[in-house]
Amino acid sequence: MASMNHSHPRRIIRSFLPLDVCKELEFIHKSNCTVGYRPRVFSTTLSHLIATNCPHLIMPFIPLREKLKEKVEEVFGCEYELFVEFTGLISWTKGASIGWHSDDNRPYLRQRDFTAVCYLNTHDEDFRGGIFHFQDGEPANFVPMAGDLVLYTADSCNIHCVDEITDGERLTLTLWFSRNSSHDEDAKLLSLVNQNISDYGHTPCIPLPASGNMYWFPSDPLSDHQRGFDLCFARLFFLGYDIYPSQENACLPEMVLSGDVSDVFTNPVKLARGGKLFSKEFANLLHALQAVQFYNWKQSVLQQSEVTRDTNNVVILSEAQKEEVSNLKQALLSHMQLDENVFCYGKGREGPFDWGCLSAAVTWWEEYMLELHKQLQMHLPLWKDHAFLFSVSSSVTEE
Ligand SMILES: O=C(O)CCC(=O)C(=O)O
Ligand SMILES: [Fe+2]
Repeated sequence: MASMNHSHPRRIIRSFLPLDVCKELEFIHKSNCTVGYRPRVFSTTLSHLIATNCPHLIMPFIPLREKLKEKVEEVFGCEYELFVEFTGLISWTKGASIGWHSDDNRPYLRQRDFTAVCYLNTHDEDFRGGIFHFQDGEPANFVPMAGDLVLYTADSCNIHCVDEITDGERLTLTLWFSRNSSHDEDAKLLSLVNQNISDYGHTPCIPLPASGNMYWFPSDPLSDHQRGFDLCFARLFFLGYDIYPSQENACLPEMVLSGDVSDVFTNPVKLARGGKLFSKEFANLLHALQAVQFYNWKQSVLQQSEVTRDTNNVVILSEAQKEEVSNLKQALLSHMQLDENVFCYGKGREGPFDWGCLSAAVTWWEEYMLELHKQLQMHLPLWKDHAFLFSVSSSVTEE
């Protein structure tokens, strides 16, 4: 059994999370994250998922929060109740780092008692740099691999830092726990879900983009916020997709050139690639990004499976359509300053692109989202009764 270092209360557990769970969280992050709280950091909080009409996407987190809380209670022998103070996916890109600190080192962070960091991807495979260090005690260094968990007290017994990321995108699921019930995240999340559910007119499971500046990645956060790029476009472009404006958006390139990208964000779009057009219309850019990231997540499964790979919804772009795609892309690229370094490392490990698989992924995405939506509907009444988010086995809720 791993021993516990009492002067530096901490525990490292390798392979705590299954790899498929890491991949699922990566999908959620890469299709929903916003610009984070520090330069070159992106984050996906549960309240953000709820606010963008994706409350169902909090479902995969529920059993994980429970499992992590139990582990923290066990490792630190807690004989009092703990509350989750914060749950979020956090990714760091080239240039991000953090110096020596403890996690409760600000007056507004004093309520934090324990930290749990689950690493969702792997040093050297998905990113370079980003090694974790404790200032005193053992282990002094920790090289993250997907599935690993690090637990420590949030106080000055565990001063730590993280080396600068030199390549790629380093992704974690980070939770803080508090003994103070007034910092319980569940109560806030529940009230947000209630608010979201009572907002009529939103189609379930179709993401609603937040305001554009939440996706704006400044090239140099310290000087000039004008220069930078939009995260959602950037992810689509880096993955090799183009955007085809749907018919009513014919004047989009002019709007973009005049500095207004918000309509490209919130209006329907189609995806194009290599001279072909996928005829399914997505409600907005985030919707398209979710489908594309879902395809990336499930790609290897889809390639090996017997699912019907319908290619009827793929058409060759006419010369006029090609020009529309290219005009919009030119306008967007001149509006943005894309930083090639941000997402590229580790890219190219995906298999070859296949329209039939993308099409199958879109159908699967819909089923996946509807299933989570159903789960949420089943859990909500119980959550409201207990003012607490917990998982219930489906055999219980189906009775
Ligand atoms: O991602 C990590 O390894 C730790 C990050 C950290 O120290 C923090 O967010 O406070
Ligand atoms: Fe920290």
